[in-house]
Amino acid sequence: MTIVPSLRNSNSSDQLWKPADLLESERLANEIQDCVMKIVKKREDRVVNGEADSFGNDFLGLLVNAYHDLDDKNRLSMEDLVAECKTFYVAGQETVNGLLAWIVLLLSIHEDWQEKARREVIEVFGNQNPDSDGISKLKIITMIIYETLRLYGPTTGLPRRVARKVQVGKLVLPANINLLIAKAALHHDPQLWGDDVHLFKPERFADGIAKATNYNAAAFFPFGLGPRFCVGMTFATTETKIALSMILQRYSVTLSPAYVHSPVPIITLKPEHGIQVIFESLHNGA
Ligand code: HEM
Repeated sequence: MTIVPSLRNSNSSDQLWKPADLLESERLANEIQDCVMKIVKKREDRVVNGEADSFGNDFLGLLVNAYHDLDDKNRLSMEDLVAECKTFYVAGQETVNGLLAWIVLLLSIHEDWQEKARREVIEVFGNQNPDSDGISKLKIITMIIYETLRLYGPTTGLPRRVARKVQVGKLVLPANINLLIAKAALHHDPQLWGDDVHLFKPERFADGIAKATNYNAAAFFPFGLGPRFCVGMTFATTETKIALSMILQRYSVTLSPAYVHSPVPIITLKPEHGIQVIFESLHNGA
């Protein structure tokens, strides 16, 4: 069995000409790489030591399997394995984390929706942990997730490259230019959403996305459009529903006076000063 190789490519002479922030970013990149490789090695060791008979069939297991593929045409390099892990971690963690934070903020302000959501969660799950049957019944929670994705979607723009000259309506786009489709602008366009566009109104989505957007696919696409559409969409919404249900079962949330509203797009849409809310346990002694 191949033991995970080192991908590091450091050279002490780098320190003579590289600026400090570049050296620091390289150090961090190496640390992330080492961290992923340690996790991979742990998986490999379990098989080598006879504690497991396969690398597993979760996402990491599939990648480690591909890394050990006997056919070198199908084999994944360690560099690609690490890159896949980084992509899924960043694409999956930052986005869902941000979405949950914005939902908690909005529910702390709109206590009527918080109450409706909690009622639904208790009706569906009682005080039990969420299960997959119940997850598909969460209508109010789904509406809240969509409306939060519209107002504070984690990704604000969609980068695209124009491969060949194309006409879009009156606009002629030449080949080989880079475009940023301003998703947030469309999600906040009063012509598409009405004059109350800036208000949190989950009821817009009461009859689903198609009705809310008047059957216009370009009015709402928090997970992108086309063949590069987000592969993690179902996972992300399920994860959000589970986490939110568990929070609502246990806590009521109110906005802290310390909160200062300042969403800033730093890769994903982030609250510049954090989100200060007050959680109060719904169960005595919990
Ligand atoms: C609220 C959560 C999320 C949002 C809003 C979101 C949004 C997006 C968007 C807008 C894209 C680009 C799509 C395009 O170019 O058309 C994308 C791509 C991607 N997302 Fe997500 N995402 C979320 C969660 C996740 C999760 C949980 C995962 C993985 C577990 C994930 C994995 C990916 C990957 C791998 C891509 C690249 C797909 C490709 O280029 O083929 N995302 N996501």
